[in-house]
Amino acid sequence: MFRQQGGIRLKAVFVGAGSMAEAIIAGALKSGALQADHTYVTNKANDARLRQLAEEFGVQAGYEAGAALQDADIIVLAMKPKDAEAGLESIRSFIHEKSVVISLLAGVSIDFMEETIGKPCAIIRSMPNTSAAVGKSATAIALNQFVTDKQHKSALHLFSAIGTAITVDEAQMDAVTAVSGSGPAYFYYIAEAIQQAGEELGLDHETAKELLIQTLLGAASMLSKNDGQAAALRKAITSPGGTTEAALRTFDEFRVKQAIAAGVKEAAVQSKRLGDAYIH
Ligand SMILES: NC(=O)C1=CN([C@@H]2O[C@H](COP(=O)(O)OP(=O)(O)OC[C@H]3O[C@@H](n4cnc5c(N)ncnc54)[C@H](O)[C@@H]3O)[C@@H](O)[C@H]2O)C=CC1
Ligand SMILES: O=C(O)[C@@H]1CCC=N1
Repeated sequence: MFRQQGGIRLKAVFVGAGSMAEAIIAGALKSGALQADHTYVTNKANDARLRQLAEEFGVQAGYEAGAALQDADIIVLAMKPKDAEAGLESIRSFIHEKSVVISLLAGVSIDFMEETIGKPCAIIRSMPNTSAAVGKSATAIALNQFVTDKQHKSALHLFSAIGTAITVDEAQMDAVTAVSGSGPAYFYYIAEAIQQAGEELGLDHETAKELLIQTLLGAASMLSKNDGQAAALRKAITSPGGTTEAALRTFDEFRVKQAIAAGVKEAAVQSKRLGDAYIH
């Protein structure tokens, strides 16, 4: 287990203290994947934010991260991709053969990280999503050649604390980013349209909202229970000549399905474009 590797509790340092770092810290402490007294958080310049995390979670936080980094089994990179180079340079001298760098950074390749660190080092590139804040992220991870089985298991355990976690080849990360990284936003977009239509049809804001949220939760549970059989579930609701058929016919006229698929593919293209900026 993550907590006990050879009887030693793993030490983690989060470099970056934004919403993603907070979601992972919250989930990992709750599940026991990490312990507060073995978790250190640092950021670029917001001392109040560090104090807030220290108070809320009991973690160590500050700008004297050297000793914690030196000692760390896990270094989580949690800054924005534009700050990747500075972040990697700040940890480079503390990395040793037993540490693993876990990156949350969208689009930043393992190659880029290896070259910036400049020495053999275990690196795990991940793509969580914002549902991590409620323990429901769908996270994918990709490993470099130096990651040991133990480190791989530890990373899966860590990300399981904020939802589900799977391992993919790094080549699939653009597709993963398009599907599950950006994915929550697509459902919010559809939710906005339904909310608006409900209100235009005469429902008050609260009523439309409650019906919408429960409908989304129910549909997600049904999809999960029925092994992702979206088409079969849709057909089961669509009576001939009925209301659902009328709605779907209208969606088809607007080519909504094709539009969504094209958008998801464009997200993958953009992920690759952003990644290309992080090639030496
Ligand atoms: N928001 C999302 O949907 C997803 C975000 N991600 C990734 O998670 C990462 C973090 O995102 P957020 O938490 O939303 O960011 P954020 O902007 O809330 O937080 C970034 C943190 O990094 C710190 N920072 C910046 N440069 C630093 C440096 N050189 N050294 C130490 N700390 C530094 C900042 O002070 C701040 O605490 C991003 O790289 C993003 O690509 C990944 C999947 C989904
Ligand atoms: O939109 C973005 O670039 C990031 C990556 C995945 C979710 N948000």
